[in-house]
Amino acid sequence: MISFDQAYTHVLEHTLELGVEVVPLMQSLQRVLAEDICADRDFPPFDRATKDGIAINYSDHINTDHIFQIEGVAAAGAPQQELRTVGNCVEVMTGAVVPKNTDTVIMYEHISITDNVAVINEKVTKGQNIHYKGSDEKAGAVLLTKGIKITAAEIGVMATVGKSYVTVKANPKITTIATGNELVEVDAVPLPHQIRKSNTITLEAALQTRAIPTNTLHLIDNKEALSKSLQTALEQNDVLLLSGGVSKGKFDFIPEVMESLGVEKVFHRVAQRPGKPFWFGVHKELKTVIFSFPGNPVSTFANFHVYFLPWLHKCWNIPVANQYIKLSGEIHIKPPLTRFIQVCTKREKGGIYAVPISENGSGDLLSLSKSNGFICLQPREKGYRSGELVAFISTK
Ligand SMILES: Nc1nc2c(c(=O)[nH]1)N[C@H]1C(S)=C(S)[C@@H](COP(=O)(O)OP(=O)(O)OC[C@H]3O[C@@H](n4cnc5c(N)ncnc54)[C@H](O)[C@@H]3O)O[C@H]1N2
Ligand code: MOO
Ligand SMILES: [Mg+2]
Repeated sequence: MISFDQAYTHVLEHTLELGVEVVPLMQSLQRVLAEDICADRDFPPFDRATKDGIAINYSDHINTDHIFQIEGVAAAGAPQQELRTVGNCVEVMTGAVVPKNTDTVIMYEHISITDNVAVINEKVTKGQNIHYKGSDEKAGAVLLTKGIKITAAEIGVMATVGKSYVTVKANPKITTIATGNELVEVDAVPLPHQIRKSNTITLEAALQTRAIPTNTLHLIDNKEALSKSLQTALEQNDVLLLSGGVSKGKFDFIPEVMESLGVEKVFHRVAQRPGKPFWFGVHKELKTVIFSFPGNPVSTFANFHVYFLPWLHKCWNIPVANQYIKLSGEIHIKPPLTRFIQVCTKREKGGIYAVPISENGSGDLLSLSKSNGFICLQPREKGYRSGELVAFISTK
């Protein structure tokens, strides 16, 4: 059995070259940007009125006793207008191009209009209420740098520069595989000795949250059937995420079948709880990476977050965001197992605290909805103090 640190290092040593792909803008949400996005023009692209009101030439303001004949109306979406007569003004709407020969905008609330003549009632500053061309960014400036995660805000930035297609890091082809004779479909009524399969659905959901599509399979505990289906799955995927069949039981065939199919075992069993019987391997020829998680639901879920997500981030070349939060009480983690403890975080004056939730072991899948992550506690002789900083792995 190897330590958690060794297992983690091994997993990160077996990343895949995933390349890039071009997708329609909306499908780039939650993906990793693989190109720099530049301004296609100045931002804003013209001197833009920021208030509804009138546009004047400031020098006229001094000379005309604050009274301006209205010459026209400039709406947003109309080409730039021109102030033709010295001493006049143009009504201007927010988002419109500031008319030629004007340099100052006064909002309606600060003027009164009678018979097409505007009188200014407030102090005016030259250049007010104008969002100047290129004042946010100049054409050609890098607005988004490759390697970032695309969220709604970045979608907006790309939309405004006309990127209807975006280059993103490619997703791996993944199949999630549930194993076990006891498992039935979500819409089935289980017999007393059966359960509905939840692990692979949870994995699919966790992947979908990150905009990663998956296929899913259910395989029974039969060596021949496993062998046949896994051979195809190895050929057709970059990654297999399995759950179940890796412990000491009479029907835990996965390690044996994988090795018979030419998958090289990198390790089996890690000094950790939950998730100890984790089996990890690679098929070098087919370039498939296999995460075979122990079947207990909390084990599958913990190992997905602890190992698979950092592995994926490394494939995409983006850093894993490690977060450290404070322990809310004392805990003693005796050697030799590293512990992943489900917690709920709470924000208090001194920072964010990890409060362990009440749960009933790694088979208690209901507990997963009561926590928002795991803290990772390495084994040590000395107890962990209340307030001590510990690594937090978010699951929500
Ligand atoms: N003699 C030993 N027994 C066990 C050990 C051990 O070290 N020695 N380790 C225990 C630990 S820790 C875990 S975790 C489990 C891992 O078991 P397997 O990976 O072999 O998984 P299964 O036996 O197939 O199932 C275990 C458990 O999980 C349920 N399960 C499986 N798949 C799903 C699914 N898709 N959705 C919901 N629940 C699932 C399954 O019904 C079992 O209850 O082994 C311990 N035993
Ligand atoms: O890994 Mo097991 O999850 O300790 O039950
Ligand atoms: Mg088992």
